[in-house]
Amino acid sequence: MVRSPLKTAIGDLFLHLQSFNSDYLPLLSNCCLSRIASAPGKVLVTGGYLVLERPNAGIVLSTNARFYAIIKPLYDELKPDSWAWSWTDLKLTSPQMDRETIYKMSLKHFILQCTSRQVSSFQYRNWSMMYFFGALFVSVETRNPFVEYAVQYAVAAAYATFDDAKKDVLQKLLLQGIDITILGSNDFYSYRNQIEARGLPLTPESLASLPPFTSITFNSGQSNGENSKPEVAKTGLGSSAAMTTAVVAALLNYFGVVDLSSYSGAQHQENLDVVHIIAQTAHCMAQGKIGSGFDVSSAVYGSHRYVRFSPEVISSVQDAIRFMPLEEVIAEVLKCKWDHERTKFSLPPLMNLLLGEPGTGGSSTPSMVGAVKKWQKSDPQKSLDMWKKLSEANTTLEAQLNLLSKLAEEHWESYKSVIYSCSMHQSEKWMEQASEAISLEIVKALFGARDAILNIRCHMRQMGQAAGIPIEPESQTRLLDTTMNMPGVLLAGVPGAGGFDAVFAVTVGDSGNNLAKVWSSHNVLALLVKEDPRGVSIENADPRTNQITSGISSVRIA
Ligand SMILES: Nc1ncnc2c1ncn2[C@@H]1O[C@H](COP(=O)(O)OP(=O)(O)OP(=O)(O)O)[C@@H](O)[C@H]1O
Ligand SMILES: C[C@@](O)(CCOP(=O)(O)O)CC(=O)O
Repeated sequence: MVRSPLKTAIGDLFLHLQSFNSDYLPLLSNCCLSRIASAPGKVLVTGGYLVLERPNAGIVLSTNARFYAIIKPLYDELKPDSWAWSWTDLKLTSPQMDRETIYKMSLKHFILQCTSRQVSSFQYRNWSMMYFFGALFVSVETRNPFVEYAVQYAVAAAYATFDDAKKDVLQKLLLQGIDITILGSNDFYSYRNQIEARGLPLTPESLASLPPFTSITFNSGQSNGENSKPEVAKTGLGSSAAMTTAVVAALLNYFGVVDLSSYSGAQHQENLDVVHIIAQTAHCMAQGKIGSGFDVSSAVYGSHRYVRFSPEVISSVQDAIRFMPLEEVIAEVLKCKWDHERTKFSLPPLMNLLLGEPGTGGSSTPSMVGAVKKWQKSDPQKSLDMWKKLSEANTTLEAQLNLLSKLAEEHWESYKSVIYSCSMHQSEKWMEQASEAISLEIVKALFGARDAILNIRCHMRQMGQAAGIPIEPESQTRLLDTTMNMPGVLLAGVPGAGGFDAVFAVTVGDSGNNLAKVWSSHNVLALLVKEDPRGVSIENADPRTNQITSGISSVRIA
């Protein structure tokens, strides 16, 4: 019997499907799809500097400001001779920075070589070092080491975890090239200049009128030097950690190493841990230092109480990378004992996080950390005493906030009523709002939290003076004192390392709008950012189309 060509084709397909191992499904289905992941920015409320050393804890709140990484194949089809290639192409686009970089990536050692860059003419003026390398145009300042390490380590993680058959499929996927687009929510950056240039008032409404993913303002002058301003005018929400985490998560999903599309269960936690290990390792290598890691941790897991991982995990990678193939190093690091701690933490109910951007262009954290470490070495006894006091104040703030959450759970009606009364008054009038024993307990806990932040601020200022750096500069002290005297403001402080980044406030009830107006009259721009406990996640659509459609649906038809 002669089979028709159609029947033969269907039969072959059937046989192929029968022999098909379901393990390969994620990989193959990924061949046709793009993958989009997002990770949040953070605010370190307590634990700045101390969190660098175990067992000190830091309270980190993640935010609704997110970085997005969109990954897709660069070419629709595999070229017939591509099986023989040992390099593939990578394109990295950052629309907000007007940058596009093309790399060749070695499929053996995962080394990236930049082959071309395009940037806006504006940035040429900001570069201090440019040179020609053969036919390649290379600029030191416009490299993106965070994304480069994220790509190398995510690819190495896939090779390290896959068997030979999966490696073959991965190789084909890689040979289609990788196209990466990076987008950061407006809240990561300062748009003060654009708002002023448009003649708009310095209000959250003006910020909201900017299109999503607006172009970023570059700080003028030399960037990244000692005590200098960072390259871009940022608000301090941890752009590099959110960006690295989003790229790692999108790539690991794209390759089929993890599946982050289900949101619960032990498997999901394991997948998050893999993303954390790769993102944390890539972030440390890109920064050239081992920070505490709270920013990557919150980008992965969302809001929590954090205790750092033992730095030896990363220092062993730094040593091994010199003599071991990357794939083996990553296999080792995945097996290491990562001992970071994360405990559930969120703000008590009816409390809101607010950030105010004072317009000073942000601070460079690494140089501030360096100064504090130098001071610790030069005055070990005094610095130890100071850290002990700071640690106690941090613990008290955490305990008072946890107590408020407990009181809210157990006495909701009283809690709600106290919070709304306090939201309309300055703290000196809060005691008068308590009419019964339980309300008094709630108000006392509010004061406990206020006293703790005042202590934290005092010790942080003293530490800054001792180390010779502006942890809570005078201009920020004046702003924070004014803020804490406003009705309904529970806490205010400089997050993380402090300096000239945006300040934070925790307000109760609806008092946030009032605070935003007062900030505006002091030339401080209230950001639109809010606390959002969600960590890294997979997105179903390009955030640019998402935000446009949600913008359209929110326009009311009269
Ligand atoms: N939209 C973007 N696309 C590509 N790269 C970006 C984008 N936004 C920021 N970056 C890059 O991310 C890096 C941010 O790192 P930097 O060390 O300045 O900040 P950080 O320490 O993470 O900031 P933060 O103070 O927010 O915690 C810079 O190299 C910057 O060029
Ligand atoms: C000073 C430090 O403790 C916090 C830095 O925080 P931020 O990047 O300024 O939010 C450093 C670190 O934890 O890595």
